[in-house]
Amino acid sequence: MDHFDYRDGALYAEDVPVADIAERFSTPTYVYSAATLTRHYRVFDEALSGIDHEICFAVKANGNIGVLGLLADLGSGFDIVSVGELERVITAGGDPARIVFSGVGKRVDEIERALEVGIACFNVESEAELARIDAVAQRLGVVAPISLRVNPDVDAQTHPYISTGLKENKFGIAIERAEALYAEAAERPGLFPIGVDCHIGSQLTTLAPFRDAVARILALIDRLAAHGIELSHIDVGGGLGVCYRDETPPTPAEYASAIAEMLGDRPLKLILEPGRVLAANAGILVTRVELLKPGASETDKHFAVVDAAMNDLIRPALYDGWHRVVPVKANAHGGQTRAWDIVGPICETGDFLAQGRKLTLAEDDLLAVRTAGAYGFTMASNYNARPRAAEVMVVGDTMHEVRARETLADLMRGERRLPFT
Ligand SMILES: Cc1ncc(COP(=O)(O)O)c(C=O)c1O
Ligand SMILES: N[C@@H](CCCC[NH3+])C(=O)O
Repeated sequence: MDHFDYRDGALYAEDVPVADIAERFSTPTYVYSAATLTRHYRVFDEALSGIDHEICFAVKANGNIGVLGLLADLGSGFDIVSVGELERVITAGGDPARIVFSGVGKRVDEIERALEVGIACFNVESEAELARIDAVAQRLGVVAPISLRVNPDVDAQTHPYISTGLKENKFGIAIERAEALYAEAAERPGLFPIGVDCHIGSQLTTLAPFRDAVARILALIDRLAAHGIELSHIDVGGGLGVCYRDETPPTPAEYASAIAEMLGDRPLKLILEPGRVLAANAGILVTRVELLKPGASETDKHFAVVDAAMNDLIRPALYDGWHRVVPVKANAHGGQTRAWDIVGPICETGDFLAQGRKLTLAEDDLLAVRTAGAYGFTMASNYNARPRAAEVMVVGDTMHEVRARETLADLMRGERRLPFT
């Protein structure tokens, strides 16, 4: 359930008409619902209420400081992959002691900063990184808490670009190498192995791959314990899918109980790194129809050119992502009913938000692209010298600008022309 609903034919975000948001902040604009984010976080948290757990929201899904602040207030931890995400969480009021740091290429300065603020755990993705974190920690005179991100070699059955748990993927440490590396880590004075981590992919719509991965990781934990290496947490990553079109992913409660059941009575804290399932349906991208290019005959392509583009939302172009596109006010200006391709102004054939959608459209109509709260704004770029969209958070009947639209001056900041004659 989310908080974007129609009242008398007009789309609302909580108690605010989406058309009012477009009028005040122009378009394209991302709109988030505080109530939906809150609800999603609580449902997840309550599903795990019986077990010692920490929800570490994956900042890559939505790094807006307003969004992070709301989640921090709800008690969320965070999964970060860069010092940029770390600073965002700190600025938003997140607790460094509830941050886990993932990613295959952590730089020395990123490790230093994470140690300085005292994060909960580094999820180490390679042998070389183990040595690097040990060296930095020793130099700073501290001990770094670590997990190995183990690659359990399971097929997440998702889009190949967002599958991460196969041997052929760049992520994590092969599970067969893990025992030797834990033994090595335990010997290194700058490291304290406290957990094990995995993340097999994103937008998973069945429980089977999670079960496979967790079973393999638990077997590893038991083998390590037999060799005197006692870990205190298991981090199962993120990856739970959402419904964009007609998918029927497990509910957070089904997912949580499946994992809790597998843990049994082991004295392990459960860490999760959900991103999409918390944020995707808490956001929409609002865009305006610039002009229509209907085909000459019914069977031709019909294009509705809107003011949002692949630089604002790249999922359709990059992963064949399917997003529902709905009118903000049905038949606002009458218009033409066709199977429209909703395309942006960018000079790329892949610049579409949706294809073949039966809608009645006229110039100036507002449209909402649904399920855009995760991997929407965070993947936006300035391609074609387009300023990135504004972001607005609705709380009840109030709209708050949580990020102003970029200006053309923002886009040119720091660049200069050389004095060639
Ligand atoms: C290490 C890690 N953790 C968590 C996530 C969040 O995944 P999702 O948004 O699918 O929950 C990702 C992205 O897939 C990731 O790479
Ligand atoms: N960006 C992806 C998910 C990536 C997950 C990152 N590990 C998407 O939009 O579906």
